[in-house]
Amino acid sequence: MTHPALAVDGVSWHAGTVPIINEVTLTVGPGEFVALIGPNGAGKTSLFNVVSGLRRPSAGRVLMGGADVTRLAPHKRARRGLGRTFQTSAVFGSLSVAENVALAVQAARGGSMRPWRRRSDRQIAAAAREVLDQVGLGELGRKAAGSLAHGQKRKLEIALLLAAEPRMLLLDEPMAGVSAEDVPALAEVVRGLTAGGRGVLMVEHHMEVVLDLADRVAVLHHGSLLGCDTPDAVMADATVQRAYLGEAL
Ligand SMILES: Nc1ncnc2c1ncn2[C@@H]1O[C@H](COP(=O)(O)OP(=O)(O)OP(=O)(O)O)[C@@H](O)[C@H]1O
Repeated sequence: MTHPALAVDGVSWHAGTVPIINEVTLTVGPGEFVALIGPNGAGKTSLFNVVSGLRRPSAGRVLMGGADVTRLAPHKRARRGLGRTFQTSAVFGSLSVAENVALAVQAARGGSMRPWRRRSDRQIAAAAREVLDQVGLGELGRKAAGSLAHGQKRKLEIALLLAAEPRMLLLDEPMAGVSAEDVPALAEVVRGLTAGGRGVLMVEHHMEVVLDLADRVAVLHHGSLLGCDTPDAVMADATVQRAYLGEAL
């Protein structure tokens, strides 16, 4: 039996006594692209925090590949293949694009205390090149990361994530702040992230991108999941339209 890349099983989270996430159940299959949408304050970031381990749920479980990770710290979930982007950038501006990715590769794999798991500089550079090609930055390896345009910087952030070879990715508004003309190219990179069976869960306000990329769309409203279905079915759902799409489109 193939387990979902990610399963959120009856998860609730309270901030103090205030309920923020209410019994959310959601799966992302291997190679599946699920978008998580909902109005501001619906609880999307809070749910990401529970999934990535920054918050401990008050009820429910989080599973990766069938294994219960609910009690694991964020870095242990990362080691098991969970990657997450944040809205703030983690790029070293004064280093080159390739150096940034090489550092990420080294941190993920080369930094092991066990010598037989260490990688040579050449292997690290090759892995970094491969990742840069995947995100379409293959030609820009020597450029200072700080001089990249916003859309390119977003690609670099994705490259930094891919350096750790994640099995499951949480993307937090990958299109935020990207100019309209750069959106299609970045969307293509994001679309490619499910290659090799990787699961993707993406929060994104850009509805065109959501409807274009997602296999399924999960709708969160006041901390509860209104539904999770194909983009067409979600767009046609009257409750969803009243709760969210009517306001947003
Ligand atoms: N640590 C906290 N303590 C108290 N309230 C919190 C805490 N974290 C989040 N909240 C509240 O929980 C609700 C959901 O917030 P969250 O940031 O998860 O929503 P969101 O869907 O990501 O919103 P946005 O689209 O604006 O980023 C908000 O009302 C927020 O004020």
